[in-house]
Amino acid sequence: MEKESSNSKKGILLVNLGSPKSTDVKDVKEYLDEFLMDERVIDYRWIFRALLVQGIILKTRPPKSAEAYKTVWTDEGSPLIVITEKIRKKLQKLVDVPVEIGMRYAEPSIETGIRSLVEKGVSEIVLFPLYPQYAMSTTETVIEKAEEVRKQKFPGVKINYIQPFYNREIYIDCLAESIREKLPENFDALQFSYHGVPERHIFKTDPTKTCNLNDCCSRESNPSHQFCYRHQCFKTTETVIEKLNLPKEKVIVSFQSRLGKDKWIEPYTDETFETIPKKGIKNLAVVCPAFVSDCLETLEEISVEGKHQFTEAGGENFHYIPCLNDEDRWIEVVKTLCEEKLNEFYLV
Ligand SMILES: C=CC1=C(C)c2cc3[nH]c(cc4nc(cc5[nH]c(cc1n2)c(C)c5CCC(=O)O)C(CCC(=O)O)=C4C)c(C)c3C=C
Ligand SMILES: [Fe+2]
Ligand SMILES: [Fe+2]
Repeated sequence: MEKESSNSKKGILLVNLGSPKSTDVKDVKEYLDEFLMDERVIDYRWIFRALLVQGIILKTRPPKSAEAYKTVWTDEGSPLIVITEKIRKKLQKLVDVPVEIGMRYAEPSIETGIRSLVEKGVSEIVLFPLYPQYAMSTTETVIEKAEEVRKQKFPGVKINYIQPFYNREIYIDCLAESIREKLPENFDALQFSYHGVPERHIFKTDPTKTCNLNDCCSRESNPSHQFCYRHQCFKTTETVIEKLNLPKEKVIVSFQSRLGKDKWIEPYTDETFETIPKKGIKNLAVVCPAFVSDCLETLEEISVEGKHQFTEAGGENFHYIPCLNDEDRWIEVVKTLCEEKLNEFYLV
């Protein structure tokens, strides 16, 4: 058994969220349809999800989203995909197994990524969901999709999944160093803006039913932490600011990009940008550690829209700190996390 496993060819699949094919309204609509019809993103019963997504959201949102995408699109394509591909290329230079990328939505899909690996003779895949914190709408849906594809199309392939890494020291060191280098000399506060999720998602994925979205998420230990996105965001912040030696009073945590009328975890980033200048915070630095690569939600919603909201409310200097993207220190972390999982195949 051991011999058979170690003789099999291994490969790595880096998985990110995905972007529309182009900024054409029809491509943005197709992408949003696939994304928002995912039952782990909008978790209503199919009929209600379809009524909301196809009956309401897709009737109004695609042209607005397409305009937003146009402001960040590059000659090479969507920043999220271009950056994920850059990560792949750099990682490929450091490891001796094939590396491919796959997106949860649109192309290149997870199926395309697995197929490319299989065509190179790979039968044991380390799949890396590029999300530091666990969420039903990210890590969980990636694993579900990959398992569905594997069972239906590639039953002979084994997949080993990299777990959320918000609490791994190598990642925290890397993030802290990256932030340290990019922090402006003078700032009144550093804001950690994480992508939000509906509160209901956190209750739903808590197998212990012990998280009540209060102080429990900030406790050192609570049975719910393994699946609590809010806790994992707090923990990321706490450990990074410890490394940076920043006092808690200079730090703000908030959650961005809410959609629809449900209650999402708070405080909301956009509301914070509008209120903090009145509290004397005029020079703000912002980092978005739920994203490892810059994308629409950081380049447009934070760097452009957020800056506008903050300055309109009386803020003076708004400094966006880019994601880890393809920084060499981050590629080293990706390599280490992948190698740990590659090695597990030898232990089977
Ligand atoms: C931590 C990562 C993410 C979580 C959690 C997440 C949850 C989530 N998102 C939506 C709705 C939208 N998100 C959109 C864009 C988007 N979301 C993430 C990451 C997470 N989403 C990324 C990286 C991006 C950018 C993609 C890109 O191409 O750059 C969008 C589309 C853009 C728009 O129309 O504004 C929507 C819609 C929900 C509902 C949700 C949790 C339930
Ligand atoms: Fe999102
Ligand atoms: Fe919690």
